[in-house]
Amino acid sequence: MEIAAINTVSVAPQSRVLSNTFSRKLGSVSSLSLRSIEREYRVGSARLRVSVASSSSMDAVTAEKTSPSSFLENRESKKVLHFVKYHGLGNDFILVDNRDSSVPKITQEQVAKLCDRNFGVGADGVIFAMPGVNGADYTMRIFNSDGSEPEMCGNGVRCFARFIAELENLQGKHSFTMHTGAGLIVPEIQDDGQVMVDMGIPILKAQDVPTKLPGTKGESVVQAELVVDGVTWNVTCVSMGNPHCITFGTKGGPNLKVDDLNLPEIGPKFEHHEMFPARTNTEFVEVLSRSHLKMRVWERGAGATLACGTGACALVVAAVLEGRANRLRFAACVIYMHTDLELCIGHGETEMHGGSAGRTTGDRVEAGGQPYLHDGSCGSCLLRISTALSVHGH
Ligand SMILES: N[C@H](CCC[C@H](N)C(=O)O)C(=O)O
Repeated sequence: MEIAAINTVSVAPQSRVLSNTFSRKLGSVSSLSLRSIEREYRVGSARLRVSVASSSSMDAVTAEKTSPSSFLENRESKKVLHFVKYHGLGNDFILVDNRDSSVPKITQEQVAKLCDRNFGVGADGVIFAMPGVNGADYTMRIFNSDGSEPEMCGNGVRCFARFIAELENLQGKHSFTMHTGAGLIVPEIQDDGQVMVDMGIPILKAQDVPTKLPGTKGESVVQAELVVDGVTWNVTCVSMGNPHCITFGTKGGPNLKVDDLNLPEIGPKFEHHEMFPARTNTEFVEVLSRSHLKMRVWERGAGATLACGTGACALVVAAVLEGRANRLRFAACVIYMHTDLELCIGHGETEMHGGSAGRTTGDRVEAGGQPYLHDGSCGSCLLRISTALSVHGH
């Protein structure tokens, strides 16, 4: 099933009578008295859903539907999936209000199509805000852009928090509990709108990451050797609820220069390596100083992303374990991803904060690939969209 750009174009009252030109593209037409009708049509490569509402009969045109129904219609006739796009440092997600059901509104296959940056909306994943379980206020389920479901997502949690604040019209400082695949998470929305998340205690036991690599520091995998395409890398493995493989370079090699990496080539070879039975996220790290690290990430199920919250936490833990960064609580490590992200390593737990979470409303995506209307406080998202579309209205 092909998913073209599915947009909703409400035909405003003053333009109810569609032009002949428009009608010609729609195939055979007939004039009808219309009450309120919604149809989906193919216009060029895009599919348009035209909803024409009228309280009285009028001359207008409609046509036989010319394209197979979209997945949105298969679910419930004519139900439009409303969404809001958020990003955390450019790690972008489609957020869906699913608080009325414990069943996601779309399937994993449809998630993958929706995340496609050419034939869908485009995102690193889809996040569903669902009813809480076991006493939690909410449940977060997240699906990567390949449709796989990870246990946890740090930037996703920050976007989720801002989404809930919008849905519940929360003002000022707030926190709430959310059930995730990695357990209970309590995001804190600060007065300035930033979101701080205690990401919990990292998991180091090899079999719990999980990795088949043998422990090198007790049961922890620290600076172990991993052969990828005949090259031996030194890696440290950490789980933040989801698996991460962190490398600062090859065995005996120079300090890694992450800008020189061919990520699309090397990333999948780590992701699908036999030593990672659940696949893995991989962080390639360049040490600038004991408090400044530079990272590029190849995510499990999503590929190269601009940022990764759990990845940032995992790499700071790895840097401390390898003696490359300070452990002191307030010697925060600033990770250069797309924008700075500051992490504090406390006595075991990892806190993450910083980096704005921006939003773009999906129900206002305009027809024909016109720009997202953007209330952008989110520079990086603005930057990315502006390279693909001319951005206006922000
Ligand atoms: N971007 C996310 C990580 C998603 C991890 C996902 N790719 C997986 O399969 O674990 C973050 O900010 O933590």
